[in-house]
Amino acid sequence: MAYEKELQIALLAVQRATILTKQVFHSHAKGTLSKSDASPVTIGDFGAQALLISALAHAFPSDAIVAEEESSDLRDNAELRRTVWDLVKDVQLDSKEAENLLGGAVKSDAAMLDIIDKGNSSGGNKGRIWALDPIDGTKGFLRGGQYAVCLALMVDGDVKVGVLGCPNLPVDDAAPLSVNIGANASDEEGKGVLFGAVLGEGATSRPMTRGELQKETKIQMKQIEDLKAATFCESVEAGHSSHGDQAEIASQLGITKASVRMDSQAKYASIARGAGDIYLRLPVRKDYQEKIWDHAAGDLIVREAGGEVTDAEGKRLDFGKGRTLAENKGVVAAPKQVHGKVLEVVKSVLGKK
Ligand SMILES: Nc1ncnc2c1ncn2[C@@H]1O[C@H](COP(=O)(O)O)[C@@H](O)[C@H]1OP(=O)(O)O
Ligand SMILES: [Mg+2]
Ligand SMILES: [Mg+2]
Ligand SMILES: [Mg+2]
Repeated sequence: MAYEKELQIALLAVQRATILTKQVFHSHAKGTLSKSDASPVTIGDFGAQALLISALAHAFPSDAIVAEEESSDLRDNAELRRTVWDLVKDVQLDSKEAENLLGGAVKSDAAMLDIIDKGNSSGGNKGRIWALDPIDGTKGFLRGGQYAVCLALMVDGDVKVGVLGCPNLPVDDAAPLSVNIGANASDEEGKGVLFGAVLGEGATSRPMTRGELQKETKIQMKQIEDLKAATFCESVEAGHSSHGDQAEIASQLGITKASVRMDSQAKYASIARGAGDIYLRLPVRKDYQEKIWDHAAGDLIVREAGGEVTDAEGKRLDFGKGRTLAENKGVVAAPKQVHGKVLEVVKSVLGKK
C-alpha cells in the first residue's frame, strides 16, 4: 500500500490529539480567545496543534506544514501558556509502541511554542506539505456540537493522504443522521470515529481509541437514484455558507428533508460513509478565501468513497495555491452519479443572483 507509514502516523497523531481535545471539552475553562478575524481559538486548538506537529516533525522531519494556529497569543500570555503546557506535557497514547512512533512527549514549554510555529509554511505545489487543522469547527466544539481534528498530506499540490478524527460522531457508519447531530453532541459510549484515505486506495473508518489503531472498515457513499430522497449537510454558521442559496438549490433538486446542520469537516465524513448524501457550501462573502486545512482531508475522503468534490463552478479544489483555496469559491460534494445534476442547479441558482 502507498503512503502506509504516513497514514499510520497521521491516524495515531489525530487519535492522540483528540485525547487532549476531549479533556478540554469536558473541562470548565476552555481558555477561549478571539483572533484578529473575530473567530475563536481555545487551549484545545493550541494544544492539539502542538501534539500533531510534534508527531509529524518526529516521523517526517523534512516535510513542510501548513497549520491554522500560531503561538503569539501564548508567547504574550504566561498564564495561558502554562495552561496549554499543563495539558500537552501529560497527553500520551496508552500504547508505548504507538507513542514511540510519534516521538513521545514534547520536551518543554519553550519547545512547544516553536513546534506550534512550525506550521507556518506558505504551502504551494512543490514537495511534501501537511495541511492541519487542530480543531475544525471551534464554534461547534465550544457549543457541544461537531468538530474534527484534520490532517492531510499533499505531494506537489495533490492530496495523497487524509485523516479526520470526529470525537462526537457515532461509531456506526450506518447510523442515520439525526437533525440535531450538530447540537446535541457528546463523546459518550459509541462515539468517536477516525476516517482515513489514501489516494487510489479507498476510504475507511474505525472507532477511535486511546491507544493502538483499531481495525478499519471500508466506507462508501450511498448510491442514490432519486435525489428527492437525498439528505444534505451544511454549516451551522450562516456566515460560513449561504443557508438561503442552499435551501433554494435543495428545493429545485426536489429534496424535501430538512438540511442537517453541523460544524466542521464532519460533514465530508458523514456523506463519505453514506449517513448523508450531499454537502453544499456556497459563499456568503465574496472576499473570503477557504483555507486548505478546512478541506484537504475531507476532499480526499469523499472522493475515495465514490464522491465528487468541486467548487461552485465545477472546478476541482486546488490545494497547491498556498494557504488558501485562492482559485475556488464554494464547495459542492456529492456522489459521482448525481454530482453533475447538483452542480447544474447550483450554477443556475447562483447565476440568477
Ligand atoms: N466567512 C467564512 N466563510 C466560510 N468559512 C469560514 C468563514 N469564516 C470562517 N470560516 C471557517 O469555516 C470553518 C468552519 O466551517 P463550518 O461552519 O462548516 O463548521 C472554520 O474553519 C472557519 O474558520 P476559522 O477557523 O477561522 O473560524
Ligand atoms: Mg477549520
Ligand atoms: Mg481550527
Ligand atoms: Mg479557527
